[in-house]
Amino acid sequence: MPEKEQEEDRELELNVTPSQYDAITYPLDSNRLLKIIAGPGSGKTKTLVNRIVYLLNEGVKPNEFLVLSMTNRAVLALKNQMYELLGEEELVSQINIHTFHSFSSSVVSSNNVAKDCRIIEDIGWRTLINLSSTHSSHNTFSRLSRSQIEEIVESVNAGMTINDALVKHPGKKIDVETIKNIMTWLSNSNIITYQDLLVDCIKTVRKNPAILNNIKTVIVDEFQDMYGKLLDVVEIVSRQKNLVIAGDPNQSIYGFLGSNPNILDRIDKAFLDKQIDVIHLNECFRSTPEIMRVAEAIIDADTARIHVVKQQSYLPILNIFLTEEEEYQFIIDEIKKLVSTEVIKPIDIVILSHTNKTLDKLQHLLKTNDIQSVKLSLNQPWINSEIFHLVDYLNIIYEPEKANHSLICVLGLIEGVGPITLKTLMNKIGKINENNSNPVSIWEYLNSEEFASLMKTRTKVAKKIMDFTNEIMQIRSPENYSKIENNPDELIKILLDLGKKYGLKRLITSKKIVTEQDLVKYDNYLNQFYEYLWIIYEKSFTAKNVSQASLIEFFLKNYNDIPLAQKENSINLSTIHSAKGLEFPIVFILGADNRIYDSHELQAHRRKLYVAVTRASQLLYYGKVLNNDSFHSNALLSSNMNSEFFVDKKTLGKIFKINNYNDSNRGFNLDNIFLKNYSNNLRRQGKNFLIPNNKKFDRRMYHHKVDENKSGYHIGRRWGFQNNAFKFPNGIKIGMRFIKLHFSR
Ligand SMILES: Nc1ncnc2c1ncn2[C@@H]1O[C@H](COP(=O)(O)OP(=O)(O)OP(=O)(O)O)[C@@H](O)[C@H]1O
Repeated sequence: MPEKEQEEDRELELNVTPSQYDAITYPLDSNRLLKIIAGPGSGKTKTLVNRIVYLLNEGVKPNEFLVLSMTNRAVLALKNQMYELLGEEELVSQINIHTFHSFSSSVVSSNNVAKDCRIIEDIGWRTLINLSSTHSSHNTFSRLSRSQIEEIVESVNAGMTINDALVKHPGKKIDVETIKNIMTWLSNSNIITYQDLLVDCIKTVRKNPAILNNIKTVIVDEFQDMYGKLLDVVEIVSRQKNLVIAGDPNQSIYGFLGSNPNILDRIDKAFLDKQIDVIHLNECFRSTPEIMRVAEAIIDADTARIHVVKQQSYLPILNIFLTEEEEYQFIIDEIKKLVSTEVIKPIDIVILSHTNKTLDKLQHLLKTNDIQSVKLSLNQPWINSEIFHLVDYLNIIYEPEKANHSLICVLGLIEGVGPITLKTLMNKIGKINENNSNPVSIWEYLNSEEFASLMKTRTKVAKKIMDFTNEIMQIRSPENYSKIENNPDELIKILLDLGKKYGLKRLITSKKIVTEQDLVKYDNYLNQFYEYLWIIYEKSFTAKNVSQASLIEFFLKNYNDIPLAQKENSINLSTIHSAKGLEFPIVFILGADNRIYDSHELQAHRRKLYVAVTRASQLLYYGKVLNNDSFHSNALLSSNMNSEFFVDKKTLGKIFKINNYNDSNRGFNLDNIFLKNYSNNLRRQGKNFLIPNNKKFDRRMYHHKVDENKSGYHIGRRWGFQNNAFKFPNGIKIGMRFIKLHFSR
């Protein structure tokens, strides 16, 4: 067969387009860089996955790949698609597919045993900021925000003097001493910031490039979101290695972190030593032509036209509402209508919003209407809540001597232990450690004679702290530890018990106002935490490649790495940022965004809307909410519409079916033809991590089943997917029940 025909044959076999084929088979030379510039839904992820599979077939070994992506979700999507193609879990697990975060952690920790690279979490910052206010000699100083302190710390770590770093925040009365204390505190606690982790990773590879000797090719997904340091990481790890990057400048939405759609120019400058080739993927396999017309109107007409593969369907709907409540009610009614068709499943639907706050409001309302929902976020949502203190307890149980930061965070929850006690503690330990090459940990100090005598006068507080340390010691006794270390049920019982006795309960329930909505939120967080313990348990004990790590150890290493799974019977809620890279048959975009954007912000705003719109494969609802002042709002609305879309009003009417606030019929008319096409077009697997129900997978499907009558939990399949009903074991009441029942007894 002539060569050309053979190639065509392989394209057909792989079911890819000619440009996808070129990208998949791009030469592996170490001096070459391929930029895949891919429109939304053009199969960028599919192409990268197929390239890996192709190269594996060509003899490249699994550990010779380094695949980097921005988010856990993207990493999981790549792994899932690879698993679909290869059907070999063990093989997939040998390929280095990482977020920048997890890659940097592994580089730094495997090359610097002294450094335990735990990244400071939201809740840790909050503790630190509370403490920092008591360090300050100024009584009236206005607090710096988390991101401001983070920025100062990072600037100082990067070599700036504290004074220079503070100049940027003239309104804030924060002194050099306080920043020094925070920095000492961070370093004594072995806690670093994300930026510092990246810097450490760059330094480690620069010093010892041999650690990446086995890597032949580096693949980077979603390059448009790379900002400053991330590009530096890519540059250093891909020296003298084949590099393939894929992304879409129009989908650059992390401007606030420093990413920028002109990243392509920066990439060209960063890799002058490589031969650079570009492949454009311009076919869209995801959205209908009508949805793509809206997308193109948002992003500007002169971007490369995308060829849409799908058949014509419905015009997206632009609904104008008077109030947010009215929009919520419409969405609830419409969801009920969609789901009642039985062809459309709740999991097919996503509601996208600009802010988390609107989603929380809506989620509460959905619940009162008996509609189940899952809020998709980049990380497990409990990580940024008070529930994260359960991880602090776990850290202390696991290795109290290394858990300085966690200890301070949870000691501060105990009644009577205020910032002054903690500050005294930190200062005392700081003094002891001043010239000590073998520093004393907080745990050691808490168990020392000196601490006992220090606390003599403060008997009540001392007793509470000592009760806590004694309890931890008991939990750590070999007999007790062996009962919990590999048992999610026992573990959660212990953690909740600690929370109840030592302040977490008080923290959650004694807020000035605890609304029903708050309780639902904590209910969800706790459920997710527990569910996650089980998922990790499944992975740590079933995945063959995992060493003998205990559940506790494995959980502490991995709690950041698996995003929340979607569920068959729940509709999805997400901020636009978190929905990046996902696709859904039906998308609602919430309209409550009456901000006026300046011209620079407007471009970023448009890119964000472009990402939102292009998540939809079949139906798109675009909302706009007027506020009470209707004269003003009408003006605002039209200025908003004009700035969001370049088109004039007449063209707007051509790309949308526009419903005014007083129109009664605002939804889609779901006739039989539509429903038939809908079913034919459905692609629920792949990106959204649903494992298709086919024979290849049955073999691998794994269900953990405990006696249903007793406890009734099932755990779903690997790679973070979970679909089955989920209940807590007997004896544990969780969530609202957790707060009202477990905590109140
Ligand atoms: N050659 C092809 N033939 C048929 N379907 C394809 C082809 N390539 C990709 N697809 C499908 O198109 C959809 C989008 O693909 P993919 O998720 O890889 O796109 P993407 O470029 O990563 O999207 P985004 O940038 O918006 O995240 C998927 O459902 C995928 O299976």
